[in-house]
Amino acid sequence: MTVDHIRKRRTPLAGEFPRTPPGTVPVADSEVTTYTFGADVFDAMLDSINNAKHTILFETYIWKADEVGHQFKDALIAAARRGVDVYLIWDTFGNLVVDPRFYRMPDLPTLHALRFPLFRGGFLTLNVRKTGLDHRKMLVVDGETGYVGGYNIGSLYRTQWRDTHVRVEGPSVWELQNAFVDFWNDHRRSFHPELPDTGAHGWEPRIRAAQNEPSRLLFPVRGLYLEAIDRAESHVYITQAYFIPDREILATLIAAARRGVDVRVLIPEVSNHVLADWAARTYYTRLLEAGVTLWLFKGAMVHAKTMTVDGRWSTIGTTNIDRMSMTGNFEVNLEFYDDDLAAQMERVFTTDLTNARQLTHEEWTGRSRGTRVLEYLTKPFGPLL
Ligand SMILES: O=P(O)(O)OC[C@H](O)CO
Repeated sequence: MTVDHIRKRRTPLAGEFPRTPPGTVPVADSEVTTYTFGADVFDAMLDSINNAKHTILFETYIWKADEVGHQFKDALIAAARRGVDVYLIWDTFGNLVVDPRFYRMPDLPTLHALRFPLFRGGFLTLNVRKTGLDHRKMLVVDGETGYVGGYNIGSLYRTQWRDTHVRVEGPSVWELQNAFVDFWNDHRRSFHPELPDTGAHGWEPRIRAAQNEPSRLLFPVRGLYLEAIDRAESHVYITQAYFIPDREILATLIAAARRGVDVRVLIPEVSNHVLADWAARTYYTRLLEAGVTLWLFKGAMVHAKTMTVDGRWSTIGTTNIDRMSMTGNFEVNLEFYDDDLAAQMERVFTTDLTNARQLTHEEWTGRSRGTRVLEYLTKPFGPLL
């Protein structure tokens, strides 16, 4: 946690960047909309909250006490006051710098709030099941509309960061609802009501949620990434805020590039995590030598956690390609096996590349001695981040 705190100290660039408008495609029996601009997704989420009829499930890693944070808080409380059952979860660690008074909620029978604790019993005995942050960001309204992706809640993210969220409308919302219910029922306090666990009404393989759950020693999102890269025969487009691949993900990416797959990784040129940026650089030589291309997003932070493969398969979620997300935190990703959604994700990627510069092997090998020393010093932190 200390390392995580240190690495989040830098204020990233917050400039203009090209936008892909929200795009909706049908996937199985649901409608899937991708969002790549904060104002679009926040407005849609607030609209869903304001029109909720019976249930709201809201979960976030960061919830800032700023204008956007207050808009969400006010809308959620207003929904509870008009009789909607509202369930809230936010992470303690993600909000350590926020005034705790912001999280005081009115005492309403319809409002149920769970602050995910910093320490849980067993933490000091290094019980892995008791570790991990709630790094998830999702919203489910009336079991009919669900959102998940990289967006935390805050004004900074409304216009200044490039991120990706997805909205699902239709039967596959069950995937996100079930993820919330599992988490709530596992971590609720004795005074919280239990949420009904319905089981899946149908089994739809084209949209599936994967949840990383340290409390159950389950980290399937990592498996999703490894499996999809291993299957690739044409192209792999990855967009990540913090890109610190572990041994297997690195090896799988390198193997794909070596067999001729066009592997592109888009990351911020300058992120808000100085240590993460430097740790990521220690992998560049091996990736570039294998033929993976690295694209640096200019002028603004890109915070998305997505990958699309071969025009067939995509994932959008909360999981970074770093150790903390892949094998440390609570996370949720949706995987989509659908050509139209993959085409939409490729359109987003193509637009993003117009605001990125390629880091060439020549530029990388010509970097200064000072840079190399810093990389050497940062290398031990990579597996911790
Ligand atoms: O942990 P993430 O991926 O939600 O990113 C959080 C940002 O770094 C906030 O500073």
